[in-house]
Amino acid sequence: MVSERNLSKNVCIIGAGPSGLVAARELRKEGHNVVVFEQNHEVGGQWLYQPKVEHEDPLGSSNVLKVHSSIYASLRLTSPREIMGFTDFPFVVKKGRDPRRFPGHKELLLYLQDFCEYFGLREMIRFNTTVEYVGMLDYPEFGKDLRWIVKSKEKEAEERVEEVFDAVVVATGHYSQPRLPSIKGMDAWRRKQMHSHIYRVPEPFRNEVVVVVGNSLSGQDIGMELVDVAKEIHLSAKSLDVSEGLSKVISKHQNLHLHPQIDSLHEDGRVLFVDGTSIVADTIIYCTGYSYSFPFLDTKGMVIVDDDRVGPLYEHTFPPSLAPSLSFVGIPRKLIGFPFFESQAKWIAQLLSGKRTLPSWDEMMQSIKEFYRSREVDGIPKHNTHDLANFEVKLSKLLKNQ
Ligand SMILES: Cc1cc2nc3c(=O)[nH]c(=O)nc-3n(C[C@H](O)[C@H](O)[C@H](O)COP(=O)(O)OP(=O)(O)OC[C@H]3O[C@@H](n4cnc5c(N)ncnc54)[C@H](O)[C@@H]3O)c2cc1C
Repeated sequence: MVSERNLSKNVCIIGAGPSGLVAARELRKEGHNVVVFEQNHEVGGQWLYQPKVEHEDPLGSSNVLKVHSSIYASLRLTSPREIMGFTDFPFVVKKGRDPRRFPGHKELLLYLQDFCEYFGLREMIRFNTTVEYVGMLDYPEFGKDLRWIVKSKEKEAEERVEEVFDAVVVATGHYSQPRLPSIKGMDAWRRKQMHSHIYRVPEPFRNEVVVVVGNSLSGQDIGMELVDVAKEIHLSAKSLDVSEGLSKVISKHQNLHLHPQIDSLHEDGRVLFVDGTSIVADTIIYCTGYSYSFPFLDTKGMVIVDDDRVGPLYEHTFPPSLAPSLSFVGIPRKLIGFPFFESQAKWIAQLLSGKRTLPSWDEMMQSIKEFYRSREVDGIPKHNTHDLANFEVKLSKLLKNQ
């Protein structure tokens, strides 16, 4: 018989954003001892708006980011509040707060803070503490439980603290490390270039000629709000076949222009597009997305990031060779997030307590290979491996069947 003691694990969760918070709640509910490390002074992750970015590396090329959040001041949720909240803690309208169905970003931060207070999660969180290293205590040996060394540093402390945990849950998000295109002349271009990671408000671009690269949600949002302050906005998109909404906005504003991709940048400030047209710009804002990055994680090559594919990961959650003691919450992109994070958290908690079991290593690897193959057949590039829009997520089915 397995003793009570064995069922409860010492678990380190990295990150107190939506994924880390729900993981903390589920793991504690299951009887585990949990410590959450959060580099910021407050919970919320991306939703903790950080207005001060002036000392940031504008292209975010360095691996060391000071600002985690990429949220800009005007951002409103793209999904309605009814489908955003955790399953047992709905994101309802509260008196005196933003009542909109697609509220502003601050409302989601308040919701996460309410969640935290309601379930008493703060006592588990070590704020202002960055995890700098996670590595295996012993290389995985058959029949031996894997444990993890976690090295962290509190902001004001001089020394790093080293601790050992039975399991590590990585919940560090993936909208902070800018992904940049490679454009001829980019290094030599002397005017302002920045990634949308540090875009906050339109005012600094008053009377400028701005090129916005990328036609994603942020590219469109930023382009549209610059219309009222910038002299000209040139939106450069992979395809000129844009949404009806954007076409309407372009036709209404004489200073908003649509272009194909950039061919090259020139020292005199010229931006040449692939159709041969060019303009002279003051600033280029790259709204070109983000890369997965786990600078603290040393798995001896058992989990790697290859062209934005984090893997191998069974159901985007467990690396088969290190499961269940290492797991990831929140890796999938473009799906209704919070309830999915919650299912992942429940699954991890129950696997660690031995209530559930995983398939064999061979079966998990087989499932991962089949998933990769099906994506290839559908023509989805490797860097979109974790984009689960329109893809049937099997996790809830998996949980029900076990
Ligand atoms: C512009 C923008 C708009 C978005 N709009 C929506 C939307 O409308 N709807 C939606 O569902 N999602 C949206 N998202 C996605 C958003 O990222 C998720 O909603 C959610 O925040 C992901 O939660 P998470 O906890 O996985 O990651 P995050 O929210 O990124 O939280 C990760 C946490 O980990 C901490 N951390 C990171 N590294 C370390 C470390 N080494 N040590 C200690 N702590 C660390 C960070 O400080 C942070 O608090 C948007 C994202 C962006 C950038």
